[in-house]
Amino acid sequence: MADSAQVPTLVYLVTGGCGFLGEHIVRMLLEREPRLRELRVFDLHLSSWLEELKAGPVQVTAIQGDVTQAHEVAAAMSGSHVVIHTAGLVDVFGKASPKTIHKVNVQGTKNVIDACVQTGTQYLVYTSSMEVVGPNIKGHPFYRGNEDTPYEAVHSHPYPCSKALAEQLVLEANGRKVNGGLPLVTCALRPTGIYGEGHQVMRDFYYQGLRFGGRLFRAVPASVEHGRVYVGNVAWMHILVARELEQRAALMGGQVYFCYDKSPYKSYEDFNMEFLSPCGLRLIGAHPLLPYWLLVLLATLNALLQWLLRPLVLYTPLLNPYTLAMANTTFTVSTNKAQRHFGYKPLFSWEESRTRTIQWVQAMEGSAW
Ligand SMILES: NC(=O)C1=CN([C@@H]2O[C@H](COP(=O)(O)OP(=O)(O)OC[C@H]3O[C@@H](n4cnc5c(N)ncnc54)[C@H](O)[C@@H]3O)[C@@H](O)[C@H]2O)C=CC1
Ligand SMILES: CC(C)[C@@H](O)CC[C@@H](C)[C@H]1CC[C@H]2[C@@H]3[C@H](O)CC4=CC(=O)CC[C@]4(C)[C@H]3CC[C@]12C
Repeated sequence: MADSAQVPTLVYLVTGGCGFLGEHIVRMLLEREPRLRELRVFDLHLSSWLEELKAGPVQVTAIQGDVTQAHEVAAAMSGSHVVIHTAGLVDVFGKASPKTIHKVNVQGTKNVIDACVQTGTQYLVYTSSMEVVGPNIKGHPFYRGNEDTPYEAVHSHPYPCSKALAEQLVLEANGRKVNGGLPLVTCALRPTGIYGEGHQVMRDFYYQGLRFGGRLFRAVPASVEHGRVYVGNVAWMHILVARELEQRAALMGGQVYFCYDKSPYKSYEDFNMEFLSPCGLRLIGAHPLLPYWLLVLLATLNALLQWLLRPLVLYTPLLNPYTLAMANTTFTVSTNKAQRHFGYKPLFSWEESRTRTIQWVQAMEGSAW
């Protein structure tokens, strides 16, 4: 990309731009990328809030499309300088079939790579996931690990399998010649559990608590730490990578970076209470109220119910064998690779991230369920 100071010349494409993370990336690009001439927002489901963004100086082009359709991706990609690929099926609750998860997350990513090669788009930033690493099916903890920490990444669930395959495709594509003869420069970012305004799982916890009279019941020991990262800082890291990939292609090309900030290490449930307690909910129990074997039985019954009810209704509770295993396995990262490679520092402090998330939950109070 021409280092044209602050002259708006660049065209960015964001796939999944109407999603939880995608919306934050789209809005932050418009606020913080002065070189942006056009922002293309590609999504299967376009959101109404896009219309309000069209009033600004940057051309915002909403494109309804499907990443599993190569021709739609190529058409959206044509003429863009950078693609930030966040579109995906984020499903560990059994909402989509394994085949569909693979088709969207793996084939969709292949279509994005092929479109870069076909149209000459030179820079690809992929939203991968901590799940590419773990927790693995053996329940091995990953304690304050980094991008170089040895860990047996063994997956059986369709979602982590798809993210690992897609990330591999992206990293292997680094250096491929795109139309015009220049090399494709790729990079993969691995967020840990993202939280913040618009997080559907947090919304589900909140409404579950309301249904139980303001109470949530502990299922995970407080000692099990899960790394979390604020959505605004994840968005900021994507924007920084997209900006620095050209100048630092030799260093950053083909690399993976965990997304991190100063959010505290806590159990998944205790961390959620940082935002739900100020909104009137209580987490009952200093320890899990039920023995682990009983939780496993309940999770298994939920999975059986989901299977039995599937012809009639989609039953997708928070508790299933995979989510229980995930929540009960420590996974935290401690790294500064992003800072060393491209000067990343969190844009939002923990206090700001917490306040913004609490305000979002509070705004849900009284809103339609
Ligand atoms: N939510 C989290 O805690 C984490 C998410 N990630 C990754 O971040 C990315 C974004 O995740 P979220 O924003 O949480 O999910 P989301 O479900 O809110 O957003 C995904 C977006 O992709 C779109 N999409 C789905 N299938 C599509 C298709 N076939 N064609 C075009 N668009 C399609 C959806 O309509 C949605 O707008 C995903 O790749 C996910 O794997 C990584 C780590 C943690
Ligand atoms: C019901 C209880 C056992 C409760 O504690 C279950 C929590 C469970 C829903 C979450 C625990 C860990 C979460 C996952 C983790 O943050 C890593 C993820 C990375 C992604 O790329 C997508 C989301 C997720 C799989 C995330 C999903 C929700 C949990 C399983």
